[in-house]
Amino acid sequence: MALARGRHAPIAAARQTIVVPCGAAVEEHRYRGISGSRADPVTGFCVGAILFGGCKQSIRSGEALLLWYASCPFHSFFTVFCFGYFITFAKNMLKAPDHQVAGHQARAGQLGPLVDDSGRFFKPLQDGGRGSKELSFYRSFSSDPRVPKNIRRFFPVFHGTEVVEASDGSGPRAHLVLEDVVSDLKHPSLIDVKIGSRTWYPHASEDYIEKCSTKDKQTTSLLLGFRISGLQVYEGKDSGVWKPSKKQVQSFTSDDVRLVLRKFVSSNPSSNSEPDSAFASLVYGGLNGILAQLHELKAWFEDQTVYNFYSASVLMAYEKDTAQSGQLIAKVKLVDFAHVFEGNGVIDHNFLGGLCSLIKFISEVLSGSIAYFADG
Ligand SMILES: Nc1ncnc2c1ncn2[C@@H]1O[C@H](COP(=O)(O)OP(=O)(O)OP(=O)(O)O)[C@@H](O)[C@H]1O
Ligand SMILES: O=P(O)(O)O[C@@H]1[C@H](O)[C@H](O)[C@@H](OP(=O)(O)O)[C@H](OP(=O)(O)O)[C@H]1O
Repeated sequence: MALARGRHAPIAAARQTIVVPCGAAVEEHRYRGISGSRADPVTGFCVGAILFGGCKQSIRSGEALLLWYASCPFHSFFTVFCFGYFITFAKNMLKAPDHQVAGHQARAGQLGPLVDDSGRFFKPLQDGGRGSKELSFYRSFSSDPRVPKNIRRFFPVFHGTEVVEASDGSGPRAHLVLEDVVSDLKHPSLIDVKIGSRTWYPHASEDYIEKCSTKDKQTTSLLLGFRISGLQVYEGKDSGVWKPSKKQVQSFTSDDVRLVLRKFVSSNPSSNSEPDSAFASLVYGGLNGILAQLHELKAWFEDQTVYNFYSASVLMAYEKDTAQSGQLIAKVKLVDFAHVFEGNGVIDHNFLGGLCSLIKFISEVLSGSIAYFADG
């Protein structure tokens, strides 16, 4: 099965089809070279050889050569070509994301997502069938006419798959190529909220259900219908980012969740004093704010019976630096679709319930902040 022929086929120059293991499935994916560059290796070799030759010459002939080089229009063209080539090369280098708040991470030799500089997020196809399920979801969702246009913007754009070097050093591995939803934000404040009071899916193994339901009980999932999986809040140039550890996040109680949703929109998140909710109305409120977007999603979930989303997350992000202009960018995206199932005509009550609960909590932060500012 040719997996890289999605609707949004990438613009790769060098294409090669190889067969690599991706979890349980063995399928064909487009290959990106070890360096992570999309550039053609033959062109790379030629450019390298010419540059090498040029260097040797210049050592011998010094300034005279430089003069000769600069005076020829072909050489100017060639210099611009090389410059463009290396810019493209740099843009295609893959690295661990600067702004990831939950999930598996490409750190310390582990398997995790990578990003490039052109706004793409490479998520490795995970083992145990998770990767192939997530890929099936993206492929089906991308071309499903039952999904309304306005709802598509809540999902990362899917650009197909590519085989790149895995971050854990295990060699070439198929990755989903997704839109990097925070690449347009310079200093993103970001929160990942796993939706649903139950994170296990129908027909899962007993061990899996046990593992998930223990976590659901130990966190706020069962009680509130959602749990915070991770977050970071940009505080400012000097103080940087406030990012509670995974251990702290896992121990959040309902009261902590209330507090953290306020800290998320405050200018003093790391302080022990009351969060000031300074950005609450800009981020949560307004026509394009997070609450309005969550309501739009909710309206779809009240209706749609196409998919059931287990263990998926709502990612909420905003850019504090844009607050002064009054044009604050705040966005809501859904991510993590390793456990999405066909809805078969049934409303996704588990997801819908969690979403309603999250909306209620955020509405309270917003009305609290309005009351706070009105009082004084
Ligand atoms: N398309 C994207 N663009 C930018 N960042 C993303 C994107 N998708 C995910 N992330 C970041 O990666 C984190 C983890 O994402 P995701 O839940 O998909 O990974 P995972 O490894 O499957 O997680 P888990 O361990 O919970 O199964 C998110 O919290 C977010 O910070
Ligand atoms: O749903 P899957 O595919 O089984 O993936 C697991 C799921 O996302 C859990 O929520 C997560 O635990 P946390 O929410 O506690 O991060 C766990 O991380 P783990 O491997 O670190 O336990 C993941 O493996």
